Amino acid sequence: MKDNAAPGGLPFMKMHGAGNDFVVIDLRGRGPVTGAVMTPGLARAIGDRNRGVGFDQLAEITDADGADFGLVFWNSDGTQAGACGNATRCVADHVMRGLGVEQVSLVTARGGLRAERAADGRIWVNMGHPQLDWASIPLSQEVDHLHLPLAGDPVAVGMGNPHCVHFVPDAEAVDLAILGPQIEHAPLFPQRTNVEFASLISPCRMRMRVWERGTGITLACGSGACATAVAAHLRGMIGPRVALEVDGGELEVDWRDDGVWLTGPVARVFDGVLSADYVAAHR
Ligand SMILES: N[C@@H](CCC[C@H](N)C(=O)O)C(=O)O
Repeated sequence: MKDNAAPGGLPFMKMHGAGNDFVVIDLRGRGPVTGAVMTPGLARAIGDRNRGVGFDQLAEITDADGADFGLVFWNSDGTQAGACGNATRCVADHVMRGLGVEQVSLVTARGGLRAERAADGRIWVNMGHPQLDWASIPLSQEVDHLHLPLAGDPVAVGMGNPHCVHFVPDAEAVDLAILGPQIEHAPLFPQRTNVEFASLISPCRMRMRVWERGTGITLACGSGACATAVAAHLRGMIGPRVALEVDGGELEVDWRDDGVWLTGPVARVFDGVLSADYVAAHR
């Protein structure tokens, strides 16, 4: 493990997509299996906004067989996430710039994905098909995922990670800090869940707020935006394409035949190096 850290420390980039912020560690060149250097303890330490760098998710870029790169995601509580749409968009931008291309293929825990740069500079990622059967979301028992037996009649959707989407008249009025952790840990979700509250503004625009599993309240969530769009479409509230107003900006989702496409802004904020001592102390 120690061999993977640069002798002088571990370089990283700080990026964000609509305010969903990430520490990104580029480990390409080390091979697909030996690429990951993170441990739950080190992820928690880096994620600490006072004693570390702070992030909503940490993304490790690895080599991948049959794709341009691989991605591993960590939450700030030290758990891993199977999907992260906004980090995927940020990393795709970084990799495309480095390779001098306008589209890339990648592999995550949920399989192969594709990303591309739009003419306006935003980054689209195809997040794949949503998981709509109870076992693969996953739920702990066979129930109608479109009408969960929970307060508020929410919808469960998997996007490589679980989401519990609530439609409410006014998302601003929801006490996310109280409801988020209660729903995240509801027994119906054996792997816990991300939690969204969304209100309809028009048939092609929604307001969404999110409590992320393993992180808490965040300014945006790409997979959450996808899950909300899928849930709203299946409930007959919107068409297949929708803009979502989130606390940190705007995301757009388009559910096409080949998967759920997500786009929005990305930014590289600064580059830094974690000292070798800090890394060694928290592994
Ligand atoms: N910010 C992400 C999703 C984060 C993953 C989540 N906390 C989990 O544990 O599933 C996104 O943009 O999709």
